[in-house]
This record gives sequence, C-alpha cells and structure tokens, in this order.
Amino acid sequence: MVDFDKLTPREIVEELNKYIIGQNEAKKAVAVAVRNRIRRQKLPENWKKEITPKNILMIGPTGVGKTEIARRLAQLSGSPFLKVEATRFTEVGYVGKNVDSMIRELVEIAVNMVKQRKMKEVEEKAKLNVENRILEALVPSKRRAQQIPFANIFGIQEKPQEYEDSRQITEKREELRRKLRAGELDNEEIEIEIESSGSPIGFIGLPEMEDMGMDLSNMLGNLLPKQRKRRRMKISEAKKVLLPIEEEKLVDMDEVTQEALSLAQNRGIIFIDEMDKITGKNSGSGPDVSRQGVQRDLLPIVEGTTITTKYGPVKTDFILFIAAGAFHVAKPTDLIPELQGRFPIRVELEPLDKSDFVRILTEPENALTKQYQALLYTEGVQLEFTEDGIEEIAQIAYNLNQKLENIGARRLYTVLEKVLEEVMFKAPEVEDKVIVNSQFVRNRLKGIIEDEDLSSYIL
Ligand SMILES: Nc1ncnc2c1ncn2[C@@H]1O[C@H](COP(=O)(O)OP(=O)(O)OP(=O)(O)O)[C@@H](O)[C@H]1O
Repeated sequence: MVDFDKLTPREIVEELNKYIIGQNEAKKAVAVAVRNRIRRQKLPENWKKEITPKNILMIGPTGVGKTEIARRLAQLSGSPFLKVEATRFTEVGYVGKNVDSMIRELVEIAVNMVKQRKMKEVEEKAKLNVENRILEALVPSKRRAQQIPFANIFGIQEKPQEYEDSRQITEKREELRRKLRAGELDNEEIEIEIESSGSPIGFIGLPEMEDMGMDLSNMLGNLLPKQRKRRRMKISEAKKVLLPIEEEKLVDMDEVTQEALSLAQNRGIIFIDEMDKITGKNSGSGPDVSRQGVQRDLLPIVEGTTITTKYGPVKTDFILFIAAGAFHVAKPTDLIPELQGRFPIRVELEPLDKSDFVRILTEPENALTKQYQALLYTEGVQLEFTEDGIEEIAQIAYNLNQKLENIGARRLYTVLEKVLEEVMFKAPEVEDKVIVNSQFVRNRLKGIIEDEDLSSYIL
C-alpha cells in the first residue's frame, strides 16, 4: 500500500486515473484539497487558526463520477468516508435528522474501520482461542463436564468423569487438536455457548437520543450481564461464528475509540450530494425557510466546530467536505453567501460522451467488462469483447441517455446487464467461450431499443 501522505497531488491524480476516466479538473481539485489538509496540519497553532479549510463544490450532472472520485480518494488515503444527501436533513428544532448526525455517522464508520483493522491484527491469536473453545466443548474439563449433561460427544466414548485427570484431558485435547487443524472434524456437531452483549429490546434505535450523542442501549448493554445462548452447530460453522467473538475480546475498545476519533477528525471525508436541492430561492415562508435553515446549520460544521458524539467530542476543523449537485435550475450563487464562502473550490464535471463510455467500459482496473469476465471465468467460461462490440454498447448507452434521461455512466450498467443476461443464465452449460461483437449486442437488444416504452423500463 502506498504511503498516502507522501504522494504529491500529481501522484494522487495518477492513482485516481486508474479508476476514473477524464474529469481531470475535479481530480486535481480533490488532490490539492487533501494535500492542503496535510499541509495545514503541519502548521504552528497560530497559523492553523488563520487558515480556514477549503472545501470543494462539484458541479455536474448525475452519473459522471462525482461520488466515485471522492470515494476513491478516501480509499486511497485510508479515510473514513460518508456520503449523505443534503435533502435528508431538517433544520435544528424540526422533526428529522439534523446535520450534526453526519459527524456521528462518520465517527461510527471510523470506529468500524479501526475495529476491523485491529481484529485482523489479532486474527491468529483469536484462531487459537477458537480452537481451544472447540476443544473445551469436545473434551470438557471436570467442572464443565458436570454442567453439560451430554459432554459425551463423538469420538469420545468415555463418560466425562473419566477426564477428571487434567493430564488425560490435555492429552485428549491435543490429539483432537491435530484432527481439528486438519479439518477432519469439520462435519461433527458440537454445542457451544455464544455470548452477545444484548441490549434490551425497546431501547434500540431512539434517534432523538442518538442525535444528542447518547446511546442508551450501549450504556445499558455494558451494565447488563452478557446474554449467553447455547447452540448446536457443525465445527466448521463454529469456527466461523466464534472467530469474530474471540477477535473482539482481544481488541481494546478504548484504543479503538481514540484512534477512530483521531481518524475521523484528521482524515474524514464527507460527501454532501444534492446540494442544489437545499437552495431556497424565494426565501420567506414554507420549505424555503427550512432549506435555508439547513444551510445555516451546515455553516459551523464546515467551518470547524465541536460535535458531541457517544464516543466523545469531535472537532470538524480538518474534515474535508465535498458538496455536489447538478445545479441545473438553482445556481451555486443561490446558496446563502456564507456557505458559498465555505466552498471556495468550484469544479465542473463534464457530461460523458460515447468515447468516454468506451474507455469506462474497458480501462479502469475494475471496469465493467473485466467484472463480467472475472465472474464467468470462475466457471471456466471465457468472455471476449471485440472492439466493435464495445463501440456498439457505448453508442447504444449514449443514444439512450439522449433519448430518455441522461443518467451518465450508470446507463452502461443496465445496458451491459441486458446484453449479457442470457449468457449469465446459460453459462456454463452451453459455451465455454463467448464473443461479444457488435452483431451480438444488436441481437440481444433489438426488440428493446426500438420500443421506447420498453427501453425506459429495462435499460
Ligand atoms: N468518469 C468516470 N469514470 C469511470 N467510471 C465512472 C465515471 N463516471 C461514472 N462512473 C461510473 O458510474 C457510477 C456512478 O457514478 P457516480 O456515483 O460517481 O455518480 P455521481 O456523478 O456522483 O452522480 P450522483 O450525484 O447522481 O450520485 C460509478 O459507480 C462509476 O462506476
């Protein structure tokens, strides 16, 4: 993995090029913005205060790569990433989600990221603990043998009491350990006890409390004894069920929380879509007032404030905000002036044409054609796209965008899905090699394209 902090903006753009076609202005803008954040973090305190964060406003139609650029950037920089729709929020004081909740969601994502990473780090040790738990269930110690009436489980014909001698127990367990590792016991059944930090039903999901940074179910969950359930299952399944439980036990949640808070504060990226929909042109009454209210609530957050979350206070000063919208009707200047000032970097994304579609279909590392090829290859079917086949798909998608609604590259998904529907159904029964050329594409889509009603449903 590349050390992101060492990448220059130019190198960041090169990395983004592996996944996103064109849109160079937008790529450059985000590359500079994240680099500036790193630069700002290195400044002495008095300077830090002077330089306000420079957030980005992406302007462009749907499906041209706005979200994709932000998401890839986050992936590249190991940043927690959240996409929200501005229209989801209501002004503070009204029923509904207020804007603060996005910071809480970002922290939640960061906590998960750090937790998953730490769980991976302790995986080997956790596997050993799982093994021991399974062996304990197979050959219970004296105390447990008395608790479990039927500890007499396959392969161990003797009664549990006969294992009172701890040396005998150890020997038997070691013998079974070898078999367990070799997978020889996978199909045997055992009964194991699974613990879950159960929160009492009824306390889950109280959004008002969550909005205040409180989490009652969690607080109570920590106070109440853990719920335990005994379940019978195959050893192969027990290995899977117990692994995350044992991993979690080995992870220090306080450490996770601290790291996650720092990650969200210093690296977080929040993508706010549909920004154009919260402009209220004719301010005065009704929904316009509320939309302006949402804009006002957004101000302190993008400017830098502290939000209370159940994990602790979070400073928003270094979180990167990328706002986006089509701005077909409303213009960026319809946003309240203060908010316009918080998004000084403006980039316009270009609509995609046929030649972009050709490239999107083939060039990115995760290109759609490569995805289908990989899927079919798992069944030994070779899928080949000829140049004219790709051209045909791109042309059809482009035409449909003109004729119906322009949904950008998303159109490629539906068109290609339809082109390959039959192949996906038949494989691997019939062919072991499929060639997708222009004739093939036309044959597959013939009836649909000619019928506008039909294509608006299917493609
Ligand atoms: N320039 C591009 N290069 C490669 N793939 C693209 C490009 N534009 C769009 N796509 C593909 O189309 C899908 C939709 O794009 P994306 O989510 O970025 O849309 P968007 O511009 O953010 O629109 P919206 O605001 O409606 O979400 C992406 O998952 C991506 O695979």
